[in-house]
Amino acid sequence: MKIAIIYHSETKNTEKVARIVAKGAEKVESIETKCMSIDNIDETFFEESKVVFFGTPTYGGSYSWQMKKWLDECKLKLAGKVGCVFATERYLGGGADNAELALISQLLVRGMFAYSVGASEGDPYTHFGAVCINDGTKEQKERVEIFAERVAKNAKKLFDK
Ligand SMILES: Cc1cc2nc3c(=O)[nH]c(=O)nc-3n(C[C@H](O)[C@H](O)[C@H](O)COP(=O)(O)O)c2cc1C
Repeated sequence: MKIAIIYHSETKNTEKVARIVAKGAEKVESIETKCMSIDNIDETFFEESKVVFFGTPTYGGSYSWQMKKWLDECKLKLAGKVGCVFATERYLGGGADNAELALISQLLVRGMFAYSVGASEGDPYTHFGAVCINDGTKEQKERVEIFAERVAKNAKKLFDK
């Protein structure tokens, strides 16, 4: 099962977190991932993906305008896929949670099934998605990996019948 990881990143924090998402998801057997910057999308891989992670830096307490522009102009079919999010921020309380919720709103509008595992599997809780300050402390990186692994495991249950 394929999982696409799409991110916007200017100074590589979000890109580095995207690679941790890939590592976590690939812990689940038969999961294939691809990290793609919004500037360089493999459309075939995207179309074949059941799950799409979207990663964004926090800009002004929301998601980046570049990610918004990409989504607004995106002609790819998002509907019917599971959509998950992660965000980086510079400061604790810098608005990454809000960036994730705003991003999730857009995914819902496009007909995606928004998913975050949430608190359903205990600690670590990922209420709206994974969050890292810059490219993440050791603990934050571990949480990203667990988040992605849990998403992949549950998506497999959903799609691999
Ligand atoms: C225009 C702009 C606005 C930003 N606004 C916030 C903010 O509201 N809160 C915050 O914590 N960090 C803010 N930052 C910092 C970035 O979210 C943070 O450095 C992020 O990890 C950058 O991701 P990147 O390296 O993938 O580009 C802002 C950065 C820029 C360039």
